[in-house]
Amino acid sequence: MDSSPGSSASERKKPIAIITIGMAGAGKSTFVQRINSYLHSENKPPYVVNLDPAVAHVPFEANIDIRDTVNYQEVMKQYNLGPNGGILTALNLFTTKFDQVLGLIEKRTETVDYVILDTPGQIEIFTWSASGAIITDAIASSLPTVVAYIIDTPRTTAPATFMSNMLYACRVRLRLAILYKTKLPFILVFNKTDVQPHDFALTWMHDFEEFQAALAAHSGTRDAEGEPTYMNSLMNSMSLVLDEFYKHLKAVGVSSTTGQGVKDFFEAVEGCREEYEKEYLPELERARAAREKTLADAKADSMNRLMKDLAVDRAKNPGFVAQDRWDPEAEEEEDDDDNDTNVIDRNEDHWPGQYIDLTRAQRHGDENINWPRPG
Ligand SMILES: Nc1nc2c(ncn2[C@@H]2O[C@H](COP(=O)(O)OP(=O)(O)OP(=O)(O)O)[C@@H](O)[C@H]2O)c(=O)[nH]1
Repeated sequence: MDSSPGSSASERKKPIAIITIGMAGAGKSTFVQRINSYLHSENKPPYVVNLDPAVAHVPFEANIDIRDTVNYQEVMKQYNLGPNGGILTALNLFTTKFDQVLGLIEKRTETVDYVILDTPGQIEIFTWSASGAIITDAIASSLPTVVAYIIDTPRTTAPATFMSNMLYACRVRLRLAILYKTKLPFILVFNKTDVQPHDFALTWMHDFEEFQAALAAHSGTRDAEGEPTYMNSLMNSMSLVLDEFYKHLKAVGVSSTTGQGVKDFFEAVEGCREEYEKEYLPELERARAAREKTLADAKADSMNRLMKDLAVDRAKNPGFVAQDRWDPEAEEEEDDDDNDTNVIDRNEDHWPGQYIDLTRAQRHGDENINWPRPG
């Protein structure tokens, strides 16, 4: 929290949102737990949102937990889905309530410095779904936002796995760039550095020739005649593509187990705030203004056409015009859609601190919800 002398509520920086993504097993949840406890120790407790409906145990205290709103098991049953379809549908359903999540976060902007979002373990469910895009867009439109891409460092020491992981990160970044026409700040977090330091990765990222040498030293890169294999040539070309990707990236090494490197991570996050404000925000505002103009033009156009049609109709049917009056008696009662499940902020709930142990059987009356079906 900014408690520097002279700082006032109006000068206070907005909290920064950290969206954590990563391959299953990379250590995402452990990382979120680590940064959460680090921020608590710094007296800056974050606001945490768990977006993984299928996680059995959340090792950190989430302020908002998707599992309180959507029962993933129930969704699988109702829609006759397997685990991945269930997670995706649960996320889709939750996304329809995301305005409430934003409202709850908004209420905390004066008191928190960081909002942390943990995403489903299956990375593609978040990164390639419409829901993931809507959630990212909604957050990034309201707060400075950074994507933390968690990498399992011990499992990327072979040049081929390193490259495939980097390519995946590059694809995720490109996907976000295509969606928003500009790139959200992105941090590569090399996790598990207690087991495997990440220096090799930094060297490979910054020195193309070192990576080529590592590739050449790796078995399977030459065929029986000593010629480079297809795989070798492919990886060489790919590494040229990645070179451009690395230029705009921040990379840090972290051990979520020991806490080593967490401070560096937050320094990178602060650097991303600047990047967001200088690069992302102006683009976002330009895109928003363009979208609003297109919408306003379309609205004005359809209104003009409607008025013209009405004028023609009325000119043709003067008798109808005399009867066409507003009847207050005929006014229908408005639909009350507030009976629906609401997103809860656990801090405002009346069973503080007990949620981690709760079996997911205890919900807030969502057992009888009939979620809308497509079509
Ligand atoms: N040595 C070491 N192990 C870690 C570290 N971070 C996570 N792990 C271990 O890696 C495994 C996976 O960690 P999780 O936090 O469950 O990983 P995840 O990416 O959330 O996995 P999903 O739940 O499948 O999404 C666990 O056994 C963790 O204890 C670390 O920094 N060092």
